[in-house]
Amino acid sequence: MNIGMKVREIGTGQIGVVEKGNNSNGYYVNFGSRKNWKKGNELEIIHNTIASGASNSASGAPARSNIQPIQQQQQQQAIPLKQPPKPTVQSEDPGPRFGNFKLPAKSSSPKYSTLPSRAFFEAASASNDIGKKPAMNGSRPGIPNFEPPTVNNTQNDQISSTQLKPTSVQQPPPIVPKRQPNVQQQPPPLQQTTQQPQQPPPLQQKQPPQQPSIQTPPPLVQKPQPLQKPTNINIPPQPIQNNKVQPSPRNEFNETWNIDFGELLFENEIGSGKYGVVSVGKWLGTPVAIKRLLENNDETNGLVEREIQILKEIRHPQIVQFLGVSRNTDNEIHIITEFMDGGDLFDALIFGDVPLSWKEKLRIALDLAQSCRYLQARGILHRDLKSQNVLLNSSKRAKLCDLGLARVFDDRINKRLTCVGSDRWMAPEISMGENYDYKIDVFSYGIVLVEIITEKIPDERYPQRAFAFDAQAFLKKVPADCPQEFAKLTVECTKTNPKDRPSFLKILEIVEELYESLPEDEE
Ligand SMILES: Nc1ncnc2c1ncn2[C@@H]1O[C@H](COP(=O)(O)OP(=O)(O)OP(=O)(O)O)[C@@H](O)[C@H]1O
Repeated sequence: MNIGMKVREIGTGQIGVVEKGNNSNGYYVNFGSRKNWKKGNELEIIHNTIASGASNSASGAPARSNIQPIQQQQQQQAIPLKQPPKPTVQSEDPGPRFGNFKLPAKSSSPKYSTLPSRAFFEAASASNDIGKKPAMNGSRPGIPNFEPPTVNNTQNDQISSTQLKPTSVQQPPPIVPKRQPNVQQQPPPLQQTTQQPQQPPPLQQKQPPQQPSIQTPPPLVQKPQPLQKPTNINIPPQPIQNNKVQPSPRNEFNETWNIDFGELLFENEIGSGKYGVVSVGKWLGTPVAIKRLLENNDETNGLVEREIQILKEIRHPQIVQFLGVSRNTDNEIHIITEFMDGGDLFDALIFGDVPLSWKEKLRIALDLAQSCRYLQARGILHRDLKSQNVLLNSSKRAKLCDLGLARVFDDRINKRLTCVGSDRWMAPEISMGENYDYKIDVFSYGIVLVEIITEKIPDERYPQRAFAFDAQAFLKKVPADCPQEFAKLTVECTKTNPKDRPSFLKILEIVEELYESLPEDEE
């Protein structure tokens, strides 16, 4: 990389400036000390340049002289209000927006920070209860019409730092399937209806140890299943030794959702997140995405099992279809889902070769609103809505993914880090340790709209401002040709008070009308 080459800044992160530029070899991306890599893309990474201030990039590129050491940046973050606003650098790059990506050596680093920043936790812990996990051992919200508990959030967007202490917390709504089983209506247990002595006992619902006080979704066996056959023909005969049935790893998950590892063919790794590494592969010849979980222990087994109870309930054209679970001989858990061949929205917006048109952007916003509306109707909170969790197909249609998996693991993170989701997309009420409901997903949806409109990584928000979204700063970045209503909706969705945010039903109406009002793109 030559010094003095043309560089375009595309956003700022907790750890530094995100930029892209090009030299004679093509384009590169700098995510500070983080890596970005994608299947099929040739992405050259320059990492740690910010931290070291020296030439330590993968390509031997010298660090840019104006890159600040990370320590200095962190100090600046502690007093963000005194920082001059970063100038928005308009694109000077008329050519392809991103060229030759090169898949770097294997890495399990996520491409972008998804955990709350250190600044947040320092501020949170310094402020008594701020950031404290809300009590979660209460009753569930009414399921048919998902009415979350009252949100005790009286803050407005101008809240001062002296108002940071959260109000008393009611229980947050857990993610639950829409229908509550009526235990009294349950059919009798399997062994009571069968007289076959060699029938193995019914699968035991594995309880994860030390579950947080969030109520878990009802186990499968509690669901009303009046039409179920008295015998479970899916359960293969188990070898009996010493008068005990030997447990098979396959039986830890519902049999229907198990996929024989031998039926899977792995091709390339295409990405990684906090919890696993994703590969594209084939299941019996059909392209699928296979996520190998990084952890495999009793706790994760129980959490995955529980999660599957939710995933298998979900059927929506705009939600990536969960296909099943598999284990290899090392007992590693693999989650198999439908494969989306267009990559994720984050990459399409930040590194896409061809800019998305407003019509395409609104179609994506509409797809996402539809999936969110569905989840809301089912009483399910996604809690980790962000552009990385929106996958595209080759026709630029979007599907929501990572549904619930993050929630399962975030239950564990809850105990440790006191909040869930990804900080830049996270609703203020979660950051503040307050009660929350599905409007947290509306907020995160709004931040995805920010990404769609500005094609930049959303700004970090700060405890000094009660994690409020800076609408004025956003509006300055809105391109002139953006439909006005689209930007307005974004501001509405990102209001600090959840009650001021529209419902997904309303959002759906607005986005649909906007989408319909735009002319079709020319070929
Ligand atoms: N079904 C899929 N089809 C195509 N690509 C996928 C699929 N699932 C995941 N990916 C790719 O793999 C990447 C990593 O996915 P993963 O779910 O592990 O992490 P993440 O959502 O980016 O972050 P995190 O899970 O840490 O919040 C995604 O960003 C996406 O590019």
